[in-house]
Amino acid sequence: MQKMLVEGGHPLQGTVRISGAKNSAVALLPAAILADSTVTLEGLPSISDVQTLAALLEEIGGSVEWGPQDHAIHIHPERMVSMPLPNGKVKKLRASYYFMGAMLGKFNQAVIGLPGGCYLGPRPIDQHIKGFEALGAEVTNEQGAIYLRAKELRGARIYLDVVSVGATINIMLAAVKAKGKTVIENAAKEPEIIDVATLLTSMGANIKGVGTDVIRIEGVESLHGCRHTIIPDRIEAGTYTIAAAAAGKEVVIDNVIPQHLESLLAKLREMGVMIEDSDEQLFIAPKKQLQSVDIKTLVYPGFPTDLQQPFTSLLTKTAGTGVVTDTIYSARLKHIDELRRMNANIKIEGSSAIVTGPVKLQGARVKASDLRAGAALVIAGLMADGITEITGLEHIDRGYEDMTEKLTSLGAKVWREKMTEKEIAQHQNS
Ligand SMILES: CC(=O)N[C@H]1[C@@H](OP(=O)(O)OP(=O)(O)OC[C@H]2O[C@@H](n3ccc(=O)[nH]c3=O)[C@H](O)[C@@H]2O)O[C@H](CO)[C@@H](O)[C@@H]1O
Ligand SMILES: C=C(OP(=O)(O)O)C(=O)O
Repeated sequence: MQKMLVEGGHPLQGTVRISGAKNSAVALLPAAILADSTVTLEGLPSISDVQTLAALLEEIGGSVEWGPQDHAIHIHPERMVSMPLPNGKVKKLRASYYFMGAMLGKFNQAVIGLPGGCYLGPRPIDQHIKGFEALGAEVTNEQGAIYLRAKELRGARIYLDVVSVGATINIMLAAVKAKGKTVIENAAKEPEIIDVATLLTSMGANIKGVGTDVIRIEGVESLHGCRHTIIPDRIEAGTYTIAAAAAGKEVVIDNVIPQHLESLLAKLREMGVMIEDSDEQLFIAPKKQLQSVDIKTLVYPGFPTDLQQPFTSLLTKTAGTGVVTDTIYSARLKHIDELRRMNANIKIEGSSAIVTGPVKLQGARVKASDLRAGAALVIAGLMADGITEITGLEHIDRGYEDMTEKLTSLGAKVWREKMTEKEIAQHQNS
């Protein structure tokens, strides 16, 4: 087990290239199950979530080949079968829930353990199940695994009670080969949903309205293989943009779609960060003293919940009081105690964090409880006096490709070390 060490006070400068989007990749891999010939995905991020999903595709009989170019995978689905995946790897990540929609869509049946992923408070999947049932599946929960069975899937009109990324994609996966027309109302509009629909359309699916809150799908008999290039990761791009505002001189974020980050960029400009954008790049140059702002997370195109934790770290150095409210995951506050350990002045009132600054953060031993808490602590470490030691790197590795290398190339002093037995025990008991 490793820890990350961050020595603060080395300003970031240079260019960082953004990888493919985690939240697209984790849906595109299971979507390949629906094809009857090879699906090639290009631009996949090198993260553990992708490795886990590729291993799950092999568990159900698929064959997976990497390369020859970096970040490309060829998924051969011809020998896949509806193998039960009750536990094991499915618990390592959230997106294993996409095996439900994809396997139901392909085989009319699936047995999948309940998903893992970041613990952000309760993360129910009732809307996914409501969608599968509307399409004609019988869904039962037996000893922690979801059993899905259908004689045949038939298109239906499904209104999502909660705008959900996962449910929207999962219902699309189950519906693309169902008989007749499916309408998903109150659908989520995140760019990753559009990316998944683009892949499915290249496979021969008939999907209209993605990117709006009503998606219409006309079921087709079969789906074929294709080649697809994934979109850049807006959350990784947002994380480095926030890091640049927190600890940068002049940083270029390369391979980004600036329109995907409008809510973040607007807030950073309000704080006094100078940002220029072009087709695929952002240029960030922060002022010496930034002003606090309030943020409220909302579904896309609102401020993303996945950037709330990194943004909270930035607020510790801004002048005034900033209120952070997460309306998607009201309990996504586990980074706060760790930031306090580093001298941050943050109060929690209800589901809001009230951050008063500017304070000089101090390096400390901290624990990443989840993926974006990890990113928040790395950003805090870049701003802090002294060395910050971060444990819980398995969370960071789920979603950030080569974070240590990317930050080092920007001039940060960041490295990994093997943890001692004593440190592992302390980490596990904390
Ligand atoms: C793998 C992946 O893409 N993960 C992202 C996805 O997670 P995920 O797909 O799990 O998030 P959802 O969009 O589904 O969740 C949004 C809200 O709806 C609630 N809800 C969701 C489904 C459901 O059946 N019932 C229900 O009540 C959730 O508790 C949450 O409050 O979107 C989240 C919100 O942008 C992001 O933080 C995650 O990074
Ligand atoms: C919450 C996240 O991931 P997951 O849904 O995969 O747990 C995230 O990417 O911030």
